[in-house]
Amino acid sequence: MYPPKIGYVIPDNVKEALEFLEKHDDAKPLAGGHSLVPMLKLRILRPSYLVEIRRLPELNYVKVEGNVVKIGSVVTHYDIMKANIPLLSETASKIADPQVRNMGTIGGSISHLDPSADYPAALIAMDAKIKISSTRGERVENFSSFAKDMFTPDLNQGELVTEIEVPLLKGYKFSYQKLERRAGDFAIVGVAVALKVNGDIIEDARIGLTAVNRTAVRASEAEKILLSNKISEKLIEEAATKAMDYANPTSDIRGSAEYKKKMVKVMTKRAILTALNR
Ligand SMILES: Cc1cc2nc3c(=O)[nH]c(=O)nc-3n(C[C@H](O)[C@H](O)[C@H](O)COP(=O)(O)OP(=O)(O)OC[C@H]3O[C@@H](n4cnc5c(N)ncnc54)[C@H](O)[C@@H]3O)c2cc1C
Repeated sequence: MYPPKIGYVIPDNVKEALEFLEKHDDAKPLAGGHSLVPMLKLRILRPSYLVEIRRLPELNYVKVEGNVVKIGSVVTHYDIMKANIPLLSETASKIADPQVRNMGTIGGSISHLDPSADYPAALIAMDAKIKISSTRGERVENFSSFAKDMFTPDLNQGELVTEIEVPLLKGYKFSYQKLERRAGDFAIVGVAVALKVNGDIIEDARIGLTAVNRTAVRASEAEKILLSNKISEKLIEEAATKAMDYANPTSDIRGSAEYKKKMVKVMTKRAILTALNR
């Protein structure tokens, strides 16, 4: 099906984009279009205007400031993959295929908030901060509160995600493990892990899960099992088993709920071992 007729606006800068979005409550920002265009074609959404933000240079940057990395919201999955950002670059490399990675943006992905998207596992594990701008100013939210529910970001009409900030987590070991049916598919289970290790003791552990709940979750009790403990096969097995408690998947074309839950254990174990071996 073709999308309905829509007005197309190309603002010169973020200020112009925000002013247009504020004035027109039936306008939607267009980034890479890889989630929005299919929804238009299916007529799930029928905005009167699309406001193209993808080519705004103000939103296209990756910069390190002190202990954090700041990422403009229209940075593509491909550019994130190339930017050597802890955990996020590896995650971006596992999103879909080269076509999607060349067009899709991190801001578009988290504003769409598909429950099976890849970034949320890493963003929740890293306690990412999301900067949201409107004509009224800026606010910053933790990713965990920004991701209110599936397909439901904490965004009002007239607001744009403008920046994603993640800590560098110097000295940590990282891994993102994704289980997919075929290369390029959305995740059946995605597990992001960041570990700080001193000798054979785990000093900090962060585990984020995606695709197994309405939104990404931190497997905090699994993290606690690892904390201040000596690395052993038994310890990793225990933590991975605990991570299953945070999975509440639904059965679908990608597998039964029972299978997905079991795979959380397998993928968590794999993510921890991969990180430790790096
Ligand atoms: C074939 C295919 C396979 C895919 N596989 C995967 C996969 O394996 N893993 C994965 O994670 N994703 C996957 N995706 C989704 C892909 O990552 C999309 O790029 C992403 O979900 C949306 O980003 P976008 O830049 O294309 O956003 P758009 O489609 O342009 O926008 C999506 C939504 O967000 C809004 N929006 C966009 N930018 C902003 C902003 N800065 N502020 C506020 N609102 C904004 C739009 O109005 C729209 O509602 C796949 C997509 C396709 C088509």
